[in-house]
Amino acid sequence: MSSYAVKEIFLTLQGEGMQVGRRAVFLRFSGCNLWTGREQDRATADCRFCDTDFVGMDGDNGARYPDADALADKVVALWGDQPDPFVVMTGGEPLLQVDDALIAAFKARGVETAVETNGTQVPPDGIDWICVSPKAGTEIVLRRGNELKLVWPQPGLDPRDLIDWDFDHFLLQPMDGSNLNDTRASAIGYILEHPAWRLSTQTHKVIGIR
Ligand SMILES: C[S@@+](CC[C@H](N)C(=O)[O-])C[C@H]1O[C@@H](n2cnc3c(N)ncnc32)[C@H](O)[C@@H]1O
Ligand SMILES: Nc1nc2[nH]cc(C(=O)O)c2c(=O)[nH]1
Ligand code: SF4
Ligand SMILES: [Mg+2]
Repeated sequence: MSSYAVKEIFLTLQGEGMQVGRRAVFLRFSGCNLWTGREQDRATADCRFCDTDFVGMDGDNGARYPDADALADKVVALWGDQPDPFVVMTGGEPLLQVDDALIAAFKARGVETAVETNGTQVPPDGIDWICVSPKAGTEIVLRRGNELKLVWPQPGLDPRDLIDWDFDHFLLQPMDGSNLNDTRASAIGYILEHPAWRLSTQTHKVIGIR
């Protein structure tokens, strides 16, 4: 039985992608295989534009959860007295830790599951919604799912090479940072010329929620 290192768990609205606006418990796992999370390592990391603190277990409800039942119980408690619980597993890279036992624990409690992943790891079976966000220069083993959400632009990752992968939805998400105005304009320009793609805005940052 494995334990889980969790940075934070919180109730919010899904801010991105095709499920934007939906009430969700966000389960953010600690750690990532493409960056240590330390600023001094960012410039040499495999993924250099990350907008997230996933180091340690010190956020809201962050802890080392001893087993799948304990973690699933916490998610259900944060969902509260409402029907149809929905969890978004993210990180860090959630698929370094999400396993069959955790998916089974969610299923046993009637929790619908979604994952945000960088696509370098093979997921366990049974996740209800898979969002893959590929990173340039990495080996993407997960080329199927519900939505492919490409942070834009990424030199070395051409959308034309991704559009034949097995996804229902293809999204460009403007890279946040010092050039958000430029990356947004560039994404809009690309989509106007390539209508198979649609825009994913990080709405939580606009409306001031987590
Ligand atoms: C923090 S990541 C965690 C999940 C997983 N490691 C991944 O990269 O998909 C969550 C989402 O935020 C996106 N993201 C990270 N940094 C971003 C940035 N600076 N601008 C826009 N999206 C970003 C990722 O590509 C991913 O879709
Ligand atoms: N509201 C909200 N929506 C999100 N969608 C994906 C997120 C992530 O960090 O994975 C995220 C996040 O951090 N907050
Ligand atoms: S893969 Fe995801 S969590 Fe890891 S550094 Fe990149 S955006 Fe951040
Ligand atoms: Mg985020």
